[in-house]
Amino acid sequence: MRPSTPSPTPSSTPESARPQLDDSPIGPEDPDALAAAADSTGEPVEASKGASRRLLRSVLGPNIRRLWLAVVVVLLQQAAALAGPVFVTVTINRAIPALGAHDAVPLVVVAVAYGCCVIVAAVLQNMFIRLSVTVGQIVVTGLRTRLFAHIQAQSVEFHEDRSSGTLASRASSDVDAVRGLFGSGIDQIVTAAVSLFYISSVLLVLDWQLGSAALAVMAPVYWSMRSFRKRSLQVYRRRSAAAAAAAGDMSETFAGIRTVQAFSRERANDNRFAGLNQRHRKENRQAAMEMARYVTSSRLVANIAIAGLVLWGAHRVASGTLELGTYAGIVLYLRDLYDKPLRLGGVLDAYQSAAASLEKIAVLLAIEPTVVEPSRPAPLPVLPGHSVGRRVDYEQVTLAYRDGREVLRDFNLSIPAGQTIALIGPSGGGKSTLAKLLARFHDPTSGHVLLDGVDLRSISMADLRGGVALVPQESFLFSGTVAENIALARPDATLEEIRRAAEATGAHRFIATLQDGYQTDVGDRGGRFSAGEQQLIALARVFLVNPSVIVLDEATSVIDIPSERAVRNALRAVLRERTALVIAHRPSTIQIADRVLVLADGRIIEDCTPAELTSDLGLPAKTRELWPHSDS
Ligand SMILES: Nc1ncnc2c1ncn2[C@@H]1O[C@H](COP(=O)(O)OP(=O)(O)OP(=O)(O)O)[C@@H](O)[C@H]1O
Repeated sequence: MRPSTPSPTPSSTPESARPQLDDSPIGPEDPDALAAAADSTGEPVEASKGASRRLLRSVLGPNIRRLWLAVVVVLLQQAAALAGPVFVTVTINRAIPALGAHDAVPLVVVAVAYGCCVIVAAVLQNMFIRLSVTVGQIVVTGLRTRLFAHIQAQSVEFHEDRSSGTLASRASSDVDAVRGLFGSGIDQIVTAAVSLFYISSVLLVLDWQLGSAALAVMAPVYWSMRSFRKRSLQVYRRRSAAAAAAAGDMSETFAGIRTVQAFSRERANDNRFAGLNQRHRKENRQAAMEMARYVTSSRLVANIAIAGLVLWGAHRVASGTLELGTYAGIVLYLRDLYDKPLRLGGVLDAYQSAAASLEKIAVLLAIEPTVVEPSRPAPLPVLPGHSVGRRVDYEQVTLAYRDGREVLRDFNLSIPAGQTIALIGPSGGGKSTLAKLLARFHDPTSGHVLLDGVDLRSISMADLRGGVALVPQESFLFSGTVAENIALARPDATLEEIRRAAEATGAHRFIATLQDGYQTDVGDRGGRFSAGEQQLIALARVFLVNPSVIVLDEATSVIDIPSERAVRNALRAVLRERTALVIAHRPSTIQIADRVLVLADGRIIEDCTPAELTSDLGLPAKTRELWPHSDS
């Protein structure tokens, strides 16, 4: 099954929600706004060069031998390919005079040697291209796989702070930029470096005076290339950030298309996106300008140098201090000497772009998950007899999110095994926070959450996910069939087991009416089902896992009243003997609970039975005021 992008909710994508509400296009003179958009992953854009290099080295890993082989191949290939002017020199200086003396052997030797060099160069070039493309593919696949696994392994906190669009952009356009480098860039960088070395050596051997002068001209060309690299890296960083911002904005808009249309945000969104696009265009133009400046200035220097050297060489030939053939060879080499590094400018484009992207990937990969698997997991106590529920304790729990505000402070709560608790209270009181702590989506800043006396941080993730199941308010259906979605956590479940789970939660009723039953494709994010039907499938999913503790985070709020009543009995069956924390917004939902807790400002202000709550008797007026919803 393929996961699809979740709909953003204000709490889950706070960063990405911001541009949606901001009508003003980000203008070209608004670098801070861009930086904010670029930093929608929350990371600084610059990483140490070392981190990018280390990342590249580790992705190349076992393929380093292939890389060395490619270097050897390109060394030989360049030796063969660059031999041409030497043959011209030998032909003019030796073979032609020998032919004048009726000796054709030197010319034949030169012709055969040249032919061999051409063939060897072609074969080696083919080999080099294949090797570099293979290495490139390995790097790209390795990076993408690593990014996917890394982002997926991050804690919920990480995802709450970042837009899914920007994360997707890292794994797609940034990895593609790295691929661009390996596609053609590496080939040209290596050949340019190798040919530079060869030509310089041969020039010095042919004539040290002209050779040294030619090399001296390389200094300003090199300096111009260095300053281009420095300037363009900044531009490429900004360009990549602008691309990510535009991609993130587009993905978020489409993910929230219903809200966009319901609130007529199309025009405002068009303006905002046009601003982001404009910014991207501007950065692209800036990159092209840098490139143009570099190419024209360095070509000018090189061409003036070539003209001077050609004139000087001609003067020496005329004065008899340089052989004509040597002069011809040097002139031919001169063009290549400057041409290759100048062409490197074009490759630097790909190189800089890849370097900027690699930096961003390295920064993302350096983030450690905040919720980590214990190094030495503690086993959960074996459950006695047929019992399934486990005791839950919140002990002196304090939790502050990243903004530092404490949502819970020294919070204590004991839930005996098998008890169902309904948690109610005003918005922002901390109900979902308690649920997230129990599912270990977050760890407490201090204090402990215990399952049968064992701190959640000491329990292996496999035991924890098998023991505690959370059904969020909006359940997510992945592309695939209904059966596959129910069996999400137990792909080995038989169809009979899947059916029993659906029957237990009341999902079977509507699944049975579908033409393809359990084999029905759920469509994009389960879009062909109502929110309530999606939620019933999600409940069946949990039933199949058979956890000891179930957390329903307003999971029944989207189920319509008649079907909620219908599933209430089923829910009772699902929750029976299990420990359950049910966040409820409807009085009808709390009927299934043994105990009701009213939570406000991170504190329990009422601990009573459902009967006490609904009877209006015995409860302080304050509690009744805090109970905002009603079925009637
Ligand atoms: N990821 C987060 N980062 C920062 N603050 C958060 C985060 N999640 C929740 N909060 C804040 O913590 C407080 C408690 O939020 P929580 O979602 O637990 O409340 P709730 O009782 O479940 O509210 P509701 O009934 O509206 O869902 C709120 O003030 C909220 O803004």
